Amino acid sequence: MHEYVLQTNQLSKKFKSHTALNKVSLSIRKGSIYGFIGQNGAGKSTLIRIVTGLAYPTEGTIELFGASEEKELIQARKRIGSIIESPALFPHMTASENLEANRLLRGIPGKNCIPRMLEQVGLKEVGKKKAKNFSLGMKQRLGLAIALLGNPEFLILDEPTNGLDPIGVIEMRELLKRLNRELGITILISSHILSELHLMATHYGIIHHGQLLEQLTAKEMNEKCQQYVFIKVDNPDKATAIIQNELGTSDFEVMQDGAIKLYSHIEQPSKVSSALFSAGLAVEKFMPMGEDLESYFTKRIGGNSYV
Ligand SMILES: Nc1ncnc2c1ncn2[C@@H]1O[C@H](COP(=O)(O)OP(=O)(O)OP(=O)(O)O)[C@@H](O)[C@H]1O
Repeated sequence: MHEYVLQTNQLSKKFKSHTALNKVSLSIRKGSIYGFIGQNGAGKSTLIRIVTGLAYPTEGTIELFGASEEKELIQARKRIGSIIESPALFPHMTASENLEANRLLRGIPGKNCIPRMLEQVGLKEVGKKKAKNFSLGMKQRLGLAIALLGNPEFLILDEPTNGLDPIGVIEMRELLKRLNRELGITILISSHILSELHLMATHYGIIHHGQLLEQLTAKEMNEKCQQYVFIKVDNPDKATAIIQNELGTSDFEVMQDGAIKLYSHIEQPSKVSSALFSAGLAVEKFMPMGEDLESYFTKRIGGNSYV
């Protein structure tokens, strides 16, 4: 049994002079939910298209369920279900008809799987409603049901929450978590918004300008989201002098508006506040905070904005 569902080895893709993927080596462990995060144009779709056989790499190899030869890869890809870009639906057909049409097109045996697929994605009740009248969230869930035809062991979803409202994002998250938990399906899900992957991903891969910057577990990600004390005072220069001289630390950052993020003394905030009060500073704000995932991502890719 292979520990990894997918491993890419030094995978590169060039479009003329443009390098969309640059020596990407990522590993997706069996049973994980791998959040593949990167800005628009970072190379997520390119990697997904190579894995699903829609594009060829310029260099490097992939290993899918242990298979790496082209012939074996064709077989291995049958164990994948995917949504790439928006799901292709027949608008004038109902959810069941859409599923049946896709089942026939893909030559998957057994019509009786359709009600189970609809139930799995919470569309059992929509009955005769045509797909064109579905909300975006329902369309995405129907796309997911189509991807689940043939009982895949590995689901690959390219930005499945794109355009969904916050409720739709939560519904999709819960659904994917359930598929992972109950059916043991390994999931690769890409997004340009890290918070959409948070509370779902067990592992993360951060891609930027075609390069995989980092792979980390959810636990490591949480640890990296640094804790700090947020301080706003009337005289930031005086405050930083006190922090350095009296608290003996330079582990802080001064923001443009003069607010201070103190990364030490997290466990002793009262020591900090009394030093500031004793120096006669007017403290406007003083609170322990944790860096959120989004700002970690922004910092990691070395920018100010992640969109
Ligand atoms: N067929 C192509 N021809 C030329 N350039 C391409 C092609 N496909 C992708 N690219 C370029 O490769 C880079 C990576 O694109 P890709 O679609 O993989 O990014 P992405 O991370 O999926 O972003 P998005 O979320 O916008 O789809 C981009 O600069 C894109 O313009």
